[in-house]
Amino acid sequence: MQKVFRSCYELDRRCYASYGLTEDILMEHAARGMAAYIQEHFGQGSSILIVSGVGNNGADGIVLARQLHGEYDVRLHIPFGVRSEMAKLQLERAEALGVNIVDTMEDADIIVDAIFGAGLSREIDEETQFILHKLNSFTGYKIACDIPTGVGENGCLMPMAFNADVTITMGAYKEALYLDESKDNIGKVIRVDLGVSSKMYETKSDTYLLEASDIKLPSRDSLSTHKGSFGHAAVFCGEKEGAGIIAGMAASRFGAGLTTLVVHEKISPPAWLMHSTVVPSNASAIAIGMGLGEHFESEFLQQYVIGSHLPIVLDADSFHHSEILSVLEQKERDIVITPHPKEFAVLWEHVTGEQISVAQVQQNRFEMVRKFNSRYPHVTLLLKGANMLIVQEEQLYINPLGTSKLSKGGSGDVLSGLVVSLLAQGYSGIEAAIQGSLALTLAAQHYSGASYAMLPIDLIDALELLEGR
Ligand SMILES: NC(=O)C1=CN([C@@H]2O[C@H](COP(=O)(O)OP(=O)(O)OC[C@H]3O[C@@H](n4cnc5c(N)ncnc54)[C@H](O)[C@@H]3O)[C@@H](O)[C@H]2O)[C@@H](O)CC1
Repeated sequence: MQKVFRSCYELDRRCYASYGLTEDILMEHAARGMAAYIQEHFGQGSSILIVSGVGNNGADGIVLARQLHGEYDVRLHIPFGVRSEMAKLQLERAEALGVNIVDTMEDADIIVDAIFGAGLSREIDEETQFILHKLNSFTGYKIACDIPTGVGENGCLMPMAFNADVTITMGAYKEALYLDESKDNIGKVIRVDLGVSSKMYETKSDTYLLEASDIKLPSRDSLSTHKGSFGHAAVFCGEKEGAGIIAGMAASRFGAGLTTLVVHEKISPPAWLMHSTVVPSNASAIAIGMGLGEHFESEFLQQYVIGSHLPIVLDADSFHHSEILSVLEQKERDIVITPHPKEFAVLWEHVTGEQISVAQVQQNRFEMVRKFNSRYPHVTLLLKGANMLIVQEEQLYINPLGTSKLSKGGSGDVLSGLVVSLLAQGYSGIEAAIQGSLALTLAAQHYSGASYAMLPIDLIDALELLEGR
C-alpha cells in the first residue's frame, strides 16, 4: 500500500526547509529517475524527442536531455521558450553542453512529454493541443514527466492529454493519476525519489494506493475446522435470479463455509448452493440488491434486512429502494455499499435530494466519495470504476488494478459475492471491501483468455489461482 497525495508542492517545500535540499537537487533526481527508466529499457543511441514547457516540468525535461546527451540521440524541443528560473538555468547548462535543440518535432524511439505537470491550472490552448495531437500520433514509446500534459490537478482532461505509455511521477503518488477519465492517458505509473527516500519525503496521508501485494486471502490454516467455522453468507436472489446466483457462487468459492440464496420462489441454483425463503438463523452476513427488482414484500425486507443486525452488502437495486437505504443510518452494523457511478448518482439523490449526472460523479469521484463519507463515515463505500475507490472513516483507498476484462454484466455481482463472503468470515466492512476488490481485479488479471471473452464464471474460477501467486 502506498500513500497518495493531492499535491506534492508542500512535500517539496519540506525538503528545502527541513532537509536543506534545493530545487536543483530535486530536479536532478527527477530527471535521473526518467533517465534510469530509459537506460533500463532502451539501448544506447536510441532517438529521444523531449518536448519541454515553460515551467519546472519543462526544466525536468531539459535536465533529462542533458543527462542523456552523448549516450542517446537526444532532440530537445522548447515550443514556448522557458519562464521559470530553474528552466532558464537548466537551459543554459544544456546549451553549454551542446544538447541538440530542435525547431520541429519528428517521431523518435522515445517521446518525452515535459510540457505541463503539476502546475497545469487551466485548459490547455489550441497550440498545445496541436502539439499533443502530433505527439500522440507518433509511434515512439511515450513517457510523461510527473503528470501527462492535459491532465488537470483533479485528474480531469483539460480538455485532452498526452497519451503516455508510462508516467514517471516525482516524489509521491498523486490523486490526479487515478481518475477513471484519464486512465488511458496515464498508462503505467512509476514513482521516483527526489533525493530522499519516500519515507522521508512523504508526510501523513489519508489516501492510499492498493497494490497486488496487499491481498490477504481467507485463511484455512487451522486443521480443526468445519463448515460452520467459515461463516454463512445469505445472498438475496430477486427478479433477475442470475445475478444472485453469480454472487452466491462467488461467495462460496471465496471461502464462505455455507452460502444460502434467499429466494421468493423455487429456482435451480448449482447443487452446492442452498436456497431458502427466509434468511437462515445462523447466517453471518447478507448481500442484497443484485437483480433484486421488486420481488420481496416490505414486511419481509423489514424483518430480514432492515431489522437485522448482520453485516450487509448493498448493491444494484438496493439504491432505488429508499426503505433499504434506511440501513445506512445504522451505526452499529458493518455496512458495505458497492454502487457503480449511475447507482451512486441515484443514491446521492436519495440521501441529499440533489440531482447529479453520471458525468459529474465521474469527474469528481474523489470529491463525491469524500462528501458521502462525511455524511456516513461508518459506512464503507466502494465506488466501482476503472479505478475503484473505497472509503470509510475518512480513509480512502484506490484500487488501480482493474482491467477492461471486467467491463461485462455479472462482474459486479461477483464483487458483491466476494465482499459478503469475507463479511461472513468475520472481516470488517473496510477489510472486506478492500480484499474483495483486490481479489476481483487480480482474478481478472489471472484470466488468460481473450480480453473480451471473460465470463463471470471464469472470474469465479480464477479465484482459485490467487493462492500462492
Ligand atoms: N521543487 C520543484 O518545483 C520541483 C518540480 N518538479 C517538476 O515541476 C513540475 C511543476 O512545475 P511548475 O509548478 O513550474 O508547473 P508546470 O511546469 O507544470 O507549469 C508551468 C506554469 O504554466 C502555467 N500554466 C498552467 N496552466 C497553463 C495552461 N493551461 N496554459 C499555459 N500556461 C499554464 C502556470 O503558471 C504554471 O506554473 C512538476 O510537475 C515536476 O515535473 C520536479 O522537478 C520536482 C521538484
